[in-house]
Amino acid sequence: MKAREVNFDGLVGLTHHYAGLSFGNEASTKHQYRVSNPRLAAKQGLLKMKALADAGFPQGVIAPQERPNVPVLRQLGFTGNDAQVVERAAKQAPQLLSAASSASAMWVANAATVSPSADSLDGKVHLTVANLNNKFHRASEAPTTESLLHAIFRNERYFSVHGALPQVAMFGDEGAANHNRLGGAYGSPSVQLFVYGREEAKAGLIPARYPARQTLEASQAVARLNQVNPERVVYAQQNPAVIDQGVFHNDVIAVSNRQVLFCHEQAFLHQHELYTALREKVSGFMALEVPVNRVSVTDAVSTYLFNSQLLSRDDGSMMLILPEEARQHAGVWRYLNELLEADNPISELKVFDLRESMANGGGPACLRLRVVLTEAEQQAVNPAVMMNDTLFVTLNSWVDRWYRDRLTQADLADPLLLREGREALDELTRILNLGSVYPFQC
Ligand SMILES: NCCC[C@H](NC(=O)CCC(=O)O)C(=O)O
Repeated sequence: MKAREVNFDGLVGLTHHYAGLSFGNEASTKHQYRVSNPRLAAKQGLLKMKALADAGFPQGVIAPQERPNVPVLRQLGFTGNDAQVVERAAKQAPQLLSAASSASAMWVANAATVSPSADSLDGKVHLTVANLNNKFHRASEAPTTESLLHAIFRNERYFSVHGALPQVAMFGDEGAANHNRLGGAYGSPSVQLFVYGREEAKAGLIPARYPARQTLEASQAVARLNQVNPERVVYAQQNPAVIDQGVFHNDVIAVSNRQVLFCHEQAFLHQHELYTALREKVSGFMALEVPVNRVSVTDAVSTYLFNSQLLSRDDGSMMLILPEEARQHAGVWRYLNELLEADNPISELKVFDLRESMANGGGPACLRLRVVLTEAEQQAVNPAVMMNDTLFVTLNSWVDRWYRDRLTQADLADPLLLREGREALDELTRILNLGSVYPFQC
C-alpha cells in the first residue's frame, strides 16, 4: 500500500536549560550551567518543522511535558503545596530540581519505537513508549509520552500505543534512536534493525567508560510488542568503543532511509556481518560507510553529521538534513559534498541552526519521530498537530507570549516558572486539541 513517512518533532519546552545530566553525552556534560534561551530553542525547532512541511514532507508536532515535574519531586520526599515542593527542592537538592525540570522530552527520537503497519503481524501501526531507564531525568517522561501519543494516534482501529517496558536496567530502552528500518517503498514490508549497547544476560563486550543505555532484552521485547514479523528483524550491537567516545545512541553514528544505511565505519561491533545479513534481506541494500580516516568518531560526535534526517523525495532521490555544526567543519563539509557527487541517492544537503538543542546533544534526527503512515492512517491522525502556515504562526506567537529568552539553573526555583508553564501548556493542549494529557490537568 502507498505510504509516506511523517515526521513528528518535539516542541522544546519552557524550561529548556543546560544541566549536565547525561553522563556519556559529551555535549550535555560540556555545557552544564551554560545560560539557555528556551524561546530561541523552540523557534529553531519550529523553523525546521515549517521548512520541511513547506518542502512537501508531512510534519507533525509533539507537545512538551509539564515541568518542573512536581509529582516526581513529591515521590522524592519534598512536601507542601506545589510552590513549596519546588522551593524546598531548590534549596535542598538543586540538581534534583534541575532533573525534574529538564525539557529533555523534546528529543522525541527517544519517545517511542514505531513499527509501520506494513511490518506488523496484525496490520496496525505500533508505538512502544521508551522507558529511558538509564537517566533519572528522562525516565519520568514515559507516562506523559504515552498520553501524548494516545492524543495524536487516537484511532485504535489503526494505532496501538504500548506503555513503556518495566523500569529496570535490564530493559533499558531508548526508542527509535536505536532503531532503523530498511527496505524499498515505505508501504512495503521492510527489515527492522534494532541496535543495542549491551546484553544483560551475557558478559560480552561492553563500553568501559560510558553507559550502554539500550539492552538486547529491551529491543527484543519492543519487537514483540510491536508485532514485527520475526523473519524481518535484525539485531546488531553498537561498537562499545564508540559509545566510550560519546556515541550514546546509535543515531549519533548512523541513519537509514529505505535501502540506504549511512553510517560510520566504526558504528557497529560486527559491521561486515551486519552488512551481509542486510544484503540478504533487503533488496538493493546500500551501505554508505564513512571511513575513519575521513571523519574521526570525535568529529562525527561534535558535528552530528550522522544525526541527520535522510528524506526521500517522490523521484527517489534523497535529501540530508544537517545541523549547522556539520557545515562549520571543513573536513566534514568537504566529505558531504563529495557524497553529493558520488553514485548514491543523496542529491541535496540542507542545513539548520539548532544550536540550543545541539548544546545538549540533540541534533535534527533526535528532534523527530518517524512514523510511516498509509493515506488512511494519516487521515486518522489528530489533524490539529500537523504543521501548516496557520499552526506555525499560532505556535510562534504562543512561544513569544510564554517563553523566556534566558534561563539558568537558579531560575528554576522561581514559582512563577511553574505557573507560567502550566498556563502555557493548558493553552497548548487546546491549540493542538490534545485533551487532558498533563498531571496538573487531571
Ligand atoms: N537524542 C538526544 C538526546 C539528548 C539527551 N540530552 C539530555 O538529556 C541533556 C540534558 C541536560 O544535560 O540538561 C540525552 O542525553 O538523552
